[in-house]
Amino acid sequence: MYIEEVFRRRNEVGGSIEVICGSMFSGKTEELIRRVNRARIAKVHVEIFSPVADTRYDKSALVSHNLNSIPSKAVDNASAILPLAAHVQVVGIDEAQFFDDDLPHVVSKLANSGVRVIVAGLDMDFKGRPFGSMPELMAMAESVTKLHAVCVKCGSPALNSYRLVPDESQVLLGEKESYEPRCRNCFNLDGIAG
Ligand SMILES: Nc1ncnc2c1ncn2[C@@H]1O[C@H](COP(=O)(O)OP(=O)(O)O)[C@@H](O)[C@H]1O
Ligand SMILES: Cc1cn([C@H]2C[C@H](O)[C@@H](COP(=O)(O)O)O2)c(=O)[nH]c1=O
Ligand SMILES: [Zn+2]
Repeated sequence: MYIEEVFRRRNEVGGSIEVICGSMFSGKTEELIRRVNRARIAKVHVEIFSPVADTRYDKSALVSHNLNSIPSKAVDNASAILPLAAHVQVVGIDEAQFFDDDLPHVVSKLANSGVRVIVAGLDMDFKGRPFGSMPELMAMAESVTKLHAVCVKCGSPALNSYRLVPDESQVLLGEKESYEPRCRNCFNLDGIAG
């Protein structure tokens, strides 16, 4: 059966878009893994995708900062998700901020054809600017969950990812050596505020 036909038939069931956003270390990947695991327990066919550009741990698994993991597929671009999701009921997407501009179209096509799509990603970059397609995805979603890390400076809820290294490019992969989660006050104290 052609993919278009699969999507047309699946449309009889309601799909949806859930977005999980927040700073680095806020628990986005853990929450995505938790939701996907529940779907698996319910014997639902699930696939998880991440951008091949995010080579932090493993190309065949999502791995959270506390080393929870779940199998996933790394794809070159957003449109590569569609053929791989033809017979899937739940699609998980991690690091959504790194995908190309086609991601909102791909996500809405999946949801309109009956798929439950769970998207996790950074809502803001290291300067506090909206990141990639995340604002559009949040606008389209049935549900948006914003998570917070713990500010490393004061212990308050952290919404920002503070960059510790002198690099101005928007995309710079890294972890604790390069970023720390900070609350609004502690983020602004170091002169980031506009
Ligand atoms: N400052 C912090 N605040 C909250 N969690 C932290 C912090 N530093 C490390 N962690 C760890 O990060 C985990 C969340 O990891 P993960 O789900 O990969 O986050 P995200 O995908 O949002 O970057 C937490 O459960 C905790 O073990
Ligand atoms: C803030 C910020 C982050 N990144 C990179 C750093 C990490 O490799 C990922 C985020 O991973 P997480 O699962 O949310 O912890 O994004 C970046 O490239 N640019 C930024 O501004
Ligand atoms: Zn703080």
